[in-house]
Amino acid sequence: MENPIVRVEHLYHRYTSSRWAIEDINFQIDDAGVVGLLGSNGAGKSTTMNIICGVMRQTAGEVYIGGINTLKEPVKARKLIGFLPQKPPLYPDLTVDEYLRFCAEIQWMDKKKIKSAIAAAEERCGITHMKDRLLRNLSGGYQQRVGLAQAILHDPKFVVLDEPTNGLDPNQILEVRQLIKDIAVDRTVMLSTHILSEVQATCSSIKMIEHGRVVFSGSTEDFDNYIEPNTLYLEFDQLPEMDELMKLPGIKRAEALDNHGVRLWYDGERGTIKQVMREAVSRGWDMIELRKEKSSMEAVFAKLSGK
Ligand SMILES: Nc1ncnc2c1ncn2[C@@H]1O[C@H](COP(=O)(O)OP(=O)(O)OP(=O)(O)O)[C@@H](O)[C@H]1O
Repeated sequence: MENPIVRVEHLYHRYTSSRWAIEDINFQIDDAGVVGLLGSNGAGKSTTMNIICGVMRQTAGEVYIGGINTLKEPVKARKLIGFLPQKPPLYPDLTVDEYLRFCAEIQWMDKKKIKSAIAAAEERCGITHMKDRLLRNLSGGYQQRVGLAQAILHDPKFVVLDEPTNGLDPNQILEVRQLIKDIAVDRTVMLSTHILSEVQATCSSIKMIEHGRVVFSGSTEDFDNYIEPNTLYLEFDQLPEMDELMKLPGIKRAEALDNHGVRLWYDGERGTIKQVMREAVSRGWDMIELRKEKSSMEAVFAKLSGK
């Protein structure tokens, strides 16, 4: 069987204090696409990413990139990884071209391939027309594009982006998100964020870390469905009396949303939903819709992070 793109085994890290910053992190990624590393501030996202990318050495545990152990064969492993750290080291007095050439050289790229690799990365990131500009004269959005270009310069199979839209304005955020999705068509991108809308807009799967431990690993859809919803949405041609709805067994609260729609808080039992339908028929209510509402991502995040 082919090696997974990333395998993290029993990863621990402790800075100077006795507290673990991350504790027994385990996961594996096999597919292309965008994986979101989600967690509150201080949860351990940057620590995990820095170790995976070989920027920091773990206290214990192993990381394998394409089957290569990052401690035993760091140079070989690094060639498979592209990394955009939270604060990318951009040199303001270099042009885009000069900077990317510098990055190619420190990534041990084959000298003969550098020129075409820079042109390809610039094209992919939409910065070809900026190639002779000094980095200091670029907007935040374009600087981030340059950061992404250096991360994909050597055509790595795995790209790690630490809070890639941090500090950008709303338009730049949309552009950078689209670029990340484009990049992830033929490789795996892992991005860290504590912004839920970012995950929803960009990621196909999620790993959530809280207090240094993985508390969720699954698809974005599984994350959405993690909490069994406790509200129903009902629509009527003509609303029944709220009192009547409130008195139904298993219903805890009722709220009219407009002239036709009602939200009911229920006890989570399937029997309660069936009973609501039976009552609607027997009492002659003109119900035209009944559905379970999804829990919000915020609710799932709050539950998983214990907040
Ligand atoms: N250089 C450091 N020295 C000591 N403790 C650190 C250091 N860097 C991080 N920590 C601690 O390690 C824990 C995990 O931090 P980390 O930066 O990995 O979290 P994060 O999820 O990336 O947070 P953020 O979203 O704020 O960047 C936190 O308790 C943090 O205070």
